[in-house]
Amino acid sequence: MAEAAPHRIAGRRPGDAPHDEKATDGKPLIGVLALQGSVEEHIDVLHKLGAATREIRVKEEVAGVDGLIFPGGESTAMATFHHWLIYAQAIMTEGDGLFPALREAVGNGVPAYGTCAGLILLADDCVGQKAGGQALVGGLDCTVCRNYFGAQVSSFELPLEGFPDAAPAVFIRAPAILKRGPTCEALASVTSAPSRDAAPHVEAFEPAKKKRKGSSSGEREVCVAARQGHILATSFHPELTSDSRWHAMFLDMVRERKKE
Ligand SMILES: NC(=O)CC[C@H](N)C(=O)O
Repeated sequence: MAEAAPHRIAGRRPGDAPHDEKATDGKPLIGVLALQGSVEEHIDVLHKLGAATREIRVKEEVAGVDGLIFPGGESTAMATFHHWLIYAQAIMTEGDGLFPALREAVGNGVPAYGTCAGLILLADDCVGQKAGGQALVGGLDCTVCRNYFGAQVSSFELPLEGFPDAAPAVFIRAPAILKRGPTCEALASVTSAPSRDAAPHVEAFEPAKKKRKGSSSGEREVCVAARQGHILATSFHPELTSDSRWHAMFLDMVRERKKE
């Protein structure tokens, strides 16, 4: 089996000295959860928009960041893999304190932006979890459905509804937001039929009468981007496109909080 690229996987142990991030020169310092997934792509966009970044793999690295990015990738892997692969210990992310530290930061109002798997991690509730359940960070008052749009082969680009002039958004085994709490605001949606696996979950949340009129295939309009105060999340991956407006929105949230 080919070795995974080192930047995709944690390479240090708890207690190692934190990354030497370059002098931030007054730039906001954004922590990017760097266990797996589209880590570099997020870092590139953030640098283009004038932010400094710190890769986060252990709990010590969470302290002192101005914002947090939860990248797309595989939420179940992020919640469990890194200890098995790197430290060869049967300790979960939960057990080493990384997820509790992230939970505390988000709970204390540190702005957070999650894409795809990152949306799943930031959701308070998730249906279609892997067998046995999976750890979430939470904070966003919503229920997401994992793999709403189906398997990897069902990955696609689609224009967003409700978000002006948006470039087509990239969906890769993406979740959808089935239910939102009163302060969780929908920012964009798409119209699509749920995957076969997702359909039973969807029926439970959205009775058949909510199906889009005239649709024979069970198409529905589903929420794919939401914001609740300091938390922003999208089902899709702007970090894989040239549309940096979502990251710009997130950095505005970060700068607002820094002013407080
Ligand atoms: N592109 C993605 O981030 C896919 C998310 C993946 N389906 C998960 O459950 O984590």
